[in-house]
Amino acid sequence: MHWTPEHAQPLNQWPEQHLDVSSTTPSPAHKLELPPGGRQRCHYAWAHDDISALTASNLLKRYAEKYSGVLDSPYERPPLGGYGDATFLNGAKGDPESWPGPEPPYPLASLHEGLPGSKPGAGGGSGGLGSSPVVAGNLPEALYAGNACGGPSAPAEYATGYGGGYLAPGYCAQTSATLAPPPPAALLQPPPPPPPGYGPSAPLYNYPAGGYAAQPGYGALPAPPAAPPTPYLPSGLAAPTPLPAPAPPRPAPTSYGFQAAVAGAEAGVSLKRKAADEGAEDRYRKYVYEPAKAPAADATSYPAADNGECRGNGFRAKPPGAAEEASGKYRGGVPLKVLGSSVYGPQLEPFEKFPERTPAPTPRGGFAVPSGDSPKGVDPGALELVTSKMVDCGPPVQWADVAGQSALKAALEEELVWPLLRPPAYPGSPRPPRTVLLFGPRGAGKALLGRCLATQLGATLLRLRGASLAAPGAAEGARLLQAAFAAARCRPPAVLLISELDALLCARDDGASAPLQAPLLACLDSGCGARADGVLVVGTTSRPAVLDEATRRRFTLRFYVALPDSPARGQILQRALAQQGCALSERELAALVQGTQGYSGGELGQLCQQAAAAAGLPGLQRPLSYKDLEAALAKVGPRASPKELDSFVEWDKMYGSGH
Ligand SMILES: Nc1ncnc2c1ncn2[C@@H]1O[C@H](COP(=O)(O)OP(=O)(O)OP(=O)(O)O)[C@@H](O)[C@H]1O
Ligand SMILES: [Mg+2]
Repeated sequence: MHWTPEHAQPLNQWPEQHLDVSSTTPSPAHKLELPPGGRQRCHYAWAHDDISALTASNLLKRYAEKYSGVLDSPYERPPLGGYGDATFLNGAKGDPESWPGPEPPYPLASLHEGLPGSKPGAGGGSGGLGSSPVVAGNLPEALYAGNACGGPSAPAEYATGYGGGYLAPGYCAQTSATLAPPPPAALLQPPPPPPPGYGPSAPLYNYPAGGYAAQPGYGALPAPPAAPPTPYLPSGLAAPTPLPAPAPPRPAPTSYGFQAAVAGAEAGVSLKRKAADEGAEDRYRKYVYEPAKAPAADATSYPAADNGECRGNGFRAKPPGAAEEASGKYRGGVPLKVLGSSVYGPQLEPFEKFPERTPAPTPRGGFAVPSGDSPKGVDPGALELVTSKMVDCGPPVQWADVAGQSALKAALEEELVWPLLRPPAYPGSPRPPRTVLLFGPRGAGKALLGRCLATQLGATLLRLRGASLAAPGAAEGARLLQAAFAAARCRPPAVLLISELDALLCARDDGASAPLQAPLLACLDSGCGARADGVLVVGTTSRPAVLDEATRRRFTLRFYVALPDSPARGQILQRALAQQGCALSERELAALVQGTQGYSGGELGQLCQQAAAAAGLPGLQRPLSYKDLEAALAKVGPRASPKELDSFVEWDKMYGSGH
């Protein structure tokens, strides 16, 4: 049986007449009223189900007249505690004056609203004006749906009287037993203006439509904020709580597969700018560093191509069943804390599964595959040598395999990888960069980034060292250089990584011009010209000042690869030590990170190797200890001097592409 308006008693009778609620926990408001030792027995009309609609509407009319002055005063919701913590929801017993504790407090609706249109006496009222709108807004679904609550749904004219459009179809009266008492008159005020950000068009709730991104269990996510007050209808009834909009499909994780990259590039919005808006951390999360798995191939000499089937350098689609370890050298290991979770440790960069990038087939017209005809006029012997000695067969390197350098990684991706992967938007559209210079201290990770670029582009990686090209003399060096560019052109897409570029350019002691500068510039002009769409040249140097204007200009992009910061050093150390079977305590690791200020990634690796050697590992049966590392610190120090670091910064300011 439902409470309907006629059930309401004259207002002045309410507090003492009709509530038959047994409660042994009176709220403060009622402490004084309870008979000593007795159970609270008071009656409110709505708790019985014998009030007629007529009575209720009379009541409401009188109520409204009597309290209209009060109702117009601005609404001031008392502090939450003001309503005590008992709840009356869904018939739960409690202090009649209390306000539902567990539910977010709702603004009380004014009785003014809906009165002009209210139809007296319509039976089966849907909660009626006197009822606490809270209840109407809060009852579980079953009590809302049609006749599921067992009572007549609000008859049409009744509903119309209350602005029928407000009530959800099938919205029905609430059983009187479940109705909370009308709040004390003084509190019935027009609902407060919706909080900013809420409006007819704005989403009712302020938390992300798709809910919170799932975090892999690091630290408890902050619970979503309590839903803001359900809006009330002019009639004072709670608007049926609209179902939250279905979460939009969650965007697929960025895998830098070909299409994703194109979409990103197509957006035409500078992601860097977006990053600035979204907060750097979020933007760069995908570049997080991953645990070490196996040491990188030696970065200082050509890794001889294994003469068996070169499992590619990992930059082409891995053959089916290729060992997982081929993917990124920092796989496995103890996952690190997640950025943004409250437990994120200061010294460790966040760890997040970086979706494996399997090289996408090169699109026609993008990092395109020109006709594949073998280049004319190239010495076949040199071509054979380059192909066998210069093709890098190391494992692919993902962004997450490079510790730190988030801003640089983002710049490389946005200004180089995506434009190269995206087919030209229209004929004649500007060609993406084909040359990039990475400069910075020795061991800072320039070659590692070059390899990462090849992975991201799904390209064959050919590696040259300036010193190795210059050693056999200008003629031989020039021959090898031309063969390397030719090999790159006939194995597109290809990345030609020329380390120690300065060795090709360094003016000889006798003052003669650099022996290999001319062939290098010629190759850069032709080897990366329009005909060689499938070739990207990455030059690295730790002496950028040696590059003259002519050479500098050949590199469209020039980025400074700085030394790793503390979090990055912590990660590089942790992974290098993990390979030695050594796990330092957080305190020891932090002390080591502190003690290796100014070390490059390469030097950190050397430090760990030195410590292992000094400890007589791997023969020794004990794992590396902090003491071994402390001893090695005396032997392996940072090579880059502060002055040299300053010179990099200056050069970057003058000629760098910035990031
Ligand atoms: N940011 C980094 N994250 C992970 N490993 C790194 C990082 N920087 C350097 N290393 C490691 O240090 C070693 C040297 O790196 P790399 O060869 O890329 O340095 P480089 O700048 O090319 O040095 P050089 O100037 O001598 O050519 C590699 O084993 C590499 O894995
Ligand atoms: Mg290098």
